Amino acid sequence: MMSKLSLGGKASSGKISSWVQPSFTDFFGGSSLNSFSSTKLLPRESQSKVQSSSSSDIGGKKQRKRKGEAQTSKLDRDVFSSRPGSQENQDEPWVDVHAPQTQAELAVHKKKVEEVESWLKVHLDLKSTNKGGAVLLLTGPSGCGKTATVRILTKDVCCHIQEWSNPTTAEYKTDDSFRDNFDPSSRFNSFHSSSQTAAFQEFLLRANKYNRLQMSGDDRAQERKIILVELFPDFVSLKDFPNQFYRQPGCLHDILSLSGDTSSRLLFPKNVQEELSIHHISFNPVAPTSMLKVLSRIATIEANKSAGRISVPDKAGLEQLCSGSSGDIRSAINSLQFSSFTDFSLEKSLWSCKKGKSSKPAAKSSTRAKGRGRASKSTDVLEDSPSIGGKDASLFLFRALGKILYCKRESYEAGDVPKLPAHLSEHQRDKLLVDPELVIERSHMSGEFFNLYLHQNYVDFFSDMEDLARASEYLSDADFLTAEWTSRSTMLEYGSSVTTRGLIHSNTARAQAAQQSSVGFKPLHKPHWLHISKTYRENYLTAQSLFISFCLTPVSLVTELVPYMAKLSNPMRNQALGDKDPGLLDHDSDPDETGKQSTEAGTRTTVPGDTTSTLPALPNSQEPGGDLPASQPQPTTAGALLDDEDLLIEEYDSD
Ligand SMILES: Nc1ncnc2c1ncn2[C@@H]1O[C@H](COP(=O)(O)OP(=O)(O)OP(=O)(O)O)[C@@H](O)[C@H]1O
Repeated sequence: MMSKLSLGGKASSGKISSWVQPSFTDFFGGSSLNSFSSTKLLPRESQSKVQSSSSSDIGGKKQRKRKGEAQTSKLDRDVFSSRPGSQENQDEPWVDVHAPQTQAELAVHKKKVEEVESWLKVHLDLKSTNKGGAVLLLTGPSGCGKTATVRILTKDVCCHIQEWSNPTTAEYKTDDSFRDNFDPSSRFNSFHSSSQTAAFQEFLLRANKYNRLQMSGDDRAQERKIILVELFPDFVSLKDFPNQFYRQPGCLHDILSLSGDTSSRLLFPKNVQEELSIHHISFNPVAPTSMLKVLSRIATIEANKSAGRISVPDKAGLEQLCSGSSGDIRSAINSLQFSSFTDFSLEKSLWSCKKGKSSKPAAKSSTRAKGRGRASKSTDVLEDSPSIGGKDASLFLFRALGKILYCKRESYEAGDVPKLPAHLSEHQRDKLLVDPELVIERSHMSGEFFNLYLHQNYVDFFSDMEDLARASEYLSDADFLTAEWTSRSTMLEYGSSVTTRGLIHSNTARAQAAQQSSVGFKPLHKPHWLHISKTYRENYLTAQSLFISFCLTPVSLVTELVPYMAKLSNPMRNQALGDKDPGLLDHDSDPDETGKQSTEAGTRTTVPGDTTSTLPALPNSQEPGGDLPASQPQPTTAGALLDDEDLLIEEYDSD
């Protein structure tokens, strides 16, 4: 996310600084009325229309942002608001109840807090001649405490916060601006974006121009305010920021400049940052140790408070929550709360029952039984992470590959061993601890693309030639399954099952748990095919643009015409290339399809060696514009790519 803090020049402020609706307002049926912690000013349109949007988000922050019905009786609540943590708010989201109150409580690195603090000190200095317009850009993943830090720090200096919350697109459907802005000829529904832009602009202008209404008890002595603009929490929640600005960042820059404010990489390119003197502080995900501390504290408090009504997770459970939350403290606290309620615990156990169908429970017991090794720990996390609120259980690519290539097994318990007929005894294997299909699913890449990685790396994991030959047969079978475009979409999953299970089964050296010696560290490599395919595509496109009038098929173009031209005009040079066989490029493929790595990947074999120069360089006499930059292997680019290609992996097998 990026948060933009803008310092308004003048403002009112006051003790009544607790208007922000807590998380889960809708989820908990509005029982969270008394934990407002700061003022949030929405643009007028969104104030009246956000209601419809608020029920869709269960995640903490969004609820807090979309005020919904809470907006209507904000004042009443504010007057009666009490400090979060009181007896009544049992159903309050813990993320609000246990919001940090002091700097020391923040689970954010001290240095970052200090950095923000010193920026604020300079720019909130009432005596300073710099009267407003200063912008602090806070970036970092969602839930790493950016907003919490700002709130704590500004609380100390009694500063008034006005927060932008992006109205949802649906709100504009009834907006008057529909008629004004709708352009039937536009593909981009300009009426949405224009309204968003207008709303944001209006918010900034209002926030800059007008003071907050004075409430009884307000302290007029405070003259500073902060405009907090939550930009994109992450790419999943782009809706938090007017989409229009992604299409036309210049539009945002104009508005920010106009409104006296100033303005990250996409929305705030370096030059804009420099021009508008934006100070940028980048936050890291919350460190596991800090996270664990916070979770333990909350778990202890809540366990005491509930007097046995809820069961908070033990230390191992908390650790798991930490690792499952990827440094997002909001998500971790929410997960803690959900998992502490018995209903959810029940559900969790049901989940594990469901999972029991796969081989995973075996994996769990085995990894746990094996002790506290790093790899076994991470395997644990992997197996358990889909628990409540857990973040994406996706596997890092190298880990997913490791799971297939190291193919861990466990011995059957006596009496449980499946008996194969005598003639099939060579296929007898111990129980597999991985579920190949699940691994592919969690790798979040297409099966074919995953196959491609396996194809590039499997050889190192085999010690027997016959095994290797069998494995390569399985790879070919998988290719064959997906060769027909008419059935490809149906056969893709079967193809990747054949590859993964084929590789695992072929590796007889790893057939029995007892024989599974450590393979040791093996670096994994990116498929060379990617590089070849890229070069081929580039070469083809260039050749096509040069010889478009020949009306040749792509294959003829790059394997016949271009080499022929090269031979014709520069025999000397061509001799040097003589032993490079253009046939190394995949003749049978349609170059248009080679671009679609995910669909074609599995049908390729790794091309050995450097074939980047398989397309002979065209002599200068053949080039209308001089060199053929795109068609030639670029040493620097190739170098960069190759540098990148060595994926160093941590040792997966820690035995
Ligand atoms: N010790 C703590 N440190 C930081 N935040 C905490 C702590 N304990 C609880 N919290 C809560 O965790 C949440 C952190 O979310 P916050 O809004 O600060 O993150 P953010 O980085 O601004 O995220 P986003 O990018 O989604 O806006 C807050 O609701 C905060 O109250």
